Amino acid sequence: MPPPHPDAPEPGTRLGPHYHQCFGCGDEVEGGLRLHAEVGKDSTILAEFTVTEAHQGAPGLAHGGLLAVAFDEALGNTVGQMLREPAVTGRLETDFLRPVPVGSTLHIVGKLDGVAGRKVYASADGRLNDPDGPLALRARALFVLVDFSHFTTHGTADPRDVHPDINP
Ligand SMILES: CCCCCCCC/C=C\CCCCCCCC(=O)SCCNC(=O)CCNC(=O)[C@H](O)C(C)(C)COP(=O)(O)OP(=O)(O)OC[C@H]1O[C@@H](n2cnc3c(N)ncnc32)[C@H](O)[C@@H]1OP(=O)(O)O
Repeated sequence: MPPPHPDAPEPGTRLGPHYHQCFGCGDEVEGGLRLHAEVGKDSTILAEFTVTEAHQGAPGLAHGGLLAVAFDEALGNTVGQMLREPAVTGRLETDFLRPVPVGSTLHIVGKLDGVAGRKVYASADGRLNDPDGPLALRARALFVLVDFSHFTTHGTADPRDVHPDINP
């Protein structure tokens, strides 16, 4: 495990959206998850996602795919903030351990597990309604470090859209 980047934000730093139209964290997306995150101790990222009626799969319960989005976002944030390099999800594995009801808040803790070349391994736990609440989800991911040109070549991004002022 490499140490966090010297410019990685300090514990307690609240993290704004990395992109205002991001479905996971953006504040301009109707029905988006609007995931709120801050830096925790020991190079973790703490994220909170409150499940609304817009996020249902079965009546009164969160859709599993949307929960996976929350983990993708929290894990991507963990990798990006701690290493200060852009990365994309290569693989995301999610264990759904308990149903997540509408109105509940998922407390997600993301951490880096290792780096091998461009491959970055990260994992996260999600607990119900309290940082010490029952474990509802667990996810592991492989992110791949990319150049900013990934977003301008394959997407429509101006680089300033991809990594704007991430700590407003
Ligand atoms: C100053 C800067 C500060 C920055 C900080 C900013 C703060 C950030 C805050 C917030 C962050 C954002 C949070 C967002 C979160 C959401 C993220 C998403 O949802 S991303 C969208 C979904 N993912 C895609 O669209 C990828 C699509 N796939 C690709 O583009 C390519 O396949 C890519 C880039 C992943 C790999 O392609 P290749 O050609 O570049 O590289 P190859 O050689 O294929 O892979 C590299 C290594 O990775 C392994 N690898 C790749 N994919 C794998 C997989 N699926 N499973 C296992 N290994 C895989 C390969 O086997 C290889 O390993 P070997 O080096 O040979 O050991």
